[in-house]
Amino acid sequence: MRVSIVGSGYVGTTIATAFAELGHEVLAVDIDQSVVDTINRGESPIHEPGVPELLAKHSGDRIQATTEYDQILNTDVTFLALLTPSDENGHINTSYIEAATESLGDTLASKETAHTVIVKSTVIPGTTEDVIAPLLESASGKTVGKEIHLGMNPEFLREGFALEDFRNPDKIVLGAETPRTHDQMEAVFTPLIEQVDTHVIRTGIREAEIIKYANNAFLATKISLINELGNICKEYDVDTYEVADAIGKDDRIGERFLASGVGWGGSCFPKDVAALIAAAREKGYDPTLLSAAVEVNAKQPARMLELLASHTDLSGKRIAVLGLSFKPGTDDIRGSRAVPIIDELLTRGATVVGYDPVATANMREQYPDLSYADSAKSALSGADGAVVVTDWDEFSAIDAETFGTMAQPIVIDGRRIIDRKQIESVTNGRYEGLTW
Ligand SMILES: NC(=O)c1ccc[n+]([C@@H]2O[C@H](COP(=O)([O-])OP(=O)(O)OC[C@H]3O[C@@H](n4cnc5c(N)ncnc54)[C@H](O)[C@@H]3O)[C@@H](O)[C@H]2O)c1
Ligand SMILES: O=c1ccn([C@@H]2O[C@H](COP(=O)(O)OP(=O)(O)O[C@H]3O[C@H](CO)[C@@H](O)[C@H](O)[C@H]3O)[C@@H](O)[C@H]2O)c(=O)[nH]1
Repeated sequence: MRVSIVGSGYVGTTIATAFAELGHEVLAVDIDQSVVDTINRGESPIHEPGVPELLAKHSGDRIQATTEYDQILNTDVTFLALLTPSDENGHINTSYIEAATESLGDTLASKETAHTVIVKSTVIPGTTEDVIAPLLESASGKTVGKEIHLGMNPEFLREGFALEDFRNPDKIVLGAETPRTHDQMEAVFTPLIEQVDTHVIRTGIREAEIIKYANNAFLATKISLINELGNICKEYDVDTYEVADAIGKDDRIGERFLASGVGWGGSCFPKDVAALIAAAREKGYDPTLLSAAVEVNAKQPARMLELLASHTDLSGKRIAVLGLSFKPGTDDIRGSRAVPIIDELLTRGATVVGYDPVATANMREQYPDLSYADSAKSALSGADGAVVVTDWDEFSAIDAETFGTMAQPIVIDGRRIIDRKQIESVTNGRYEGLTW
């Protein structure tokens, strides 16, 4: 099948490589010439395990990238994988997907055969039918339901595991209003469905739109709940991870997403929970629990610095921030918990030295004046305290000798990645876990 994907960011590039691997001819369309050139050179515009190898394999053959929308005319189905960021009030900003939809509609005006358009971006219920459909119709002069088949297929991949998640999905959600559009959408996934055991869920467009938000809201709230329980456990000197291990054995709770600590970030949870809250309020419903989940999450970085401040005054001190990305396996710093941590450290007059295996360049763009170390070892050397913000594996290998090079070996671990016992000889009771 000939598949075009508009938007070659994290989602667009990942699904482009995955669809090519499934045997489809893929056209990646992006307005950013450098993204297009990178893909056409067989290199990856994103940091994502496995994606560079697949681009090297398929680029110039099954994957072509372009800035020219006209080339979409040679494809049968188009995915819209544009960013839908938050505006200042938490609502989604649909301007990028609207601009792309208009360009797509202009292009489809000269298409002689029917075309299927699938919204991949995360959008609030009603966006596909009330915003995208009318734009497509006015720009193309065609009718949705006749010459244009419109569906919504939310994406559930996690950064750092994007290809793995694509290949082993818990579910594939196909939102459409006619069996014919459902069939056309499913046809794109048939080579995958034949390979794996998954749930293919046929539903309506609005249902598909909100399933995505419900999924993320549930997971973010689950983490906030374990963090709240963790804060209580800490007051009783109880290790929340032992508690999580036990409660996770209850199938109704489940073992995943119970890692407590400094909280959730990323390009999705913060903006998606904010968008759902904003949309609900617009409908006159005030979502108490979701607002509380956000509040608990916002407080965890401050709790971490309170723990640090209980061991040392922060003003004028050199503090190592270990981990800058929002989670391991990615260079993405969007919504990273490192950001409020750094802001608060600077407000309290500390000197910050940051280290991350891959995200330093991105953080440097946001904080050009911070000091950045090229290893955890050099970040720790001479530091008066360290906070561990991201659970990169390499942090678990930092030994007592390295922590011993700190001016004051005080370690506050926000991810339970450091082995307390292993570094006890130098920290001498000044290792603290956020929830253990
Ligand atoms: N990042 C994730 O892990 C993830 C997972 C699931 C769902 N989502 C959702 O998928 C959508 C895309 O997210 P992302 O992280 O891939 O975004 P992104 O910001 O990484 O990529 C968006 C791309 O769209 C391009 N673009 C912007 N305007 C364009 C236009 N008019 N025409 C063509 N290209 C244009 C940009 O240059 C960029 O390359 C969002 O709605 C997001 O919420 C993201
Ligand atoms: O037990 C846990 C699990 C995660 N996190 C944090 O939660 C955030 C999000 O982690 P994760 O879900 O692994 O990463 P994302 O790539 O943001 O993926 C989420 O957001 C995507 C975009 O919508 C969805 O597609 C995925 O299904 C959803 O997991 C990160 O800051 C993690 O550190 C925890 O604190 N504890």
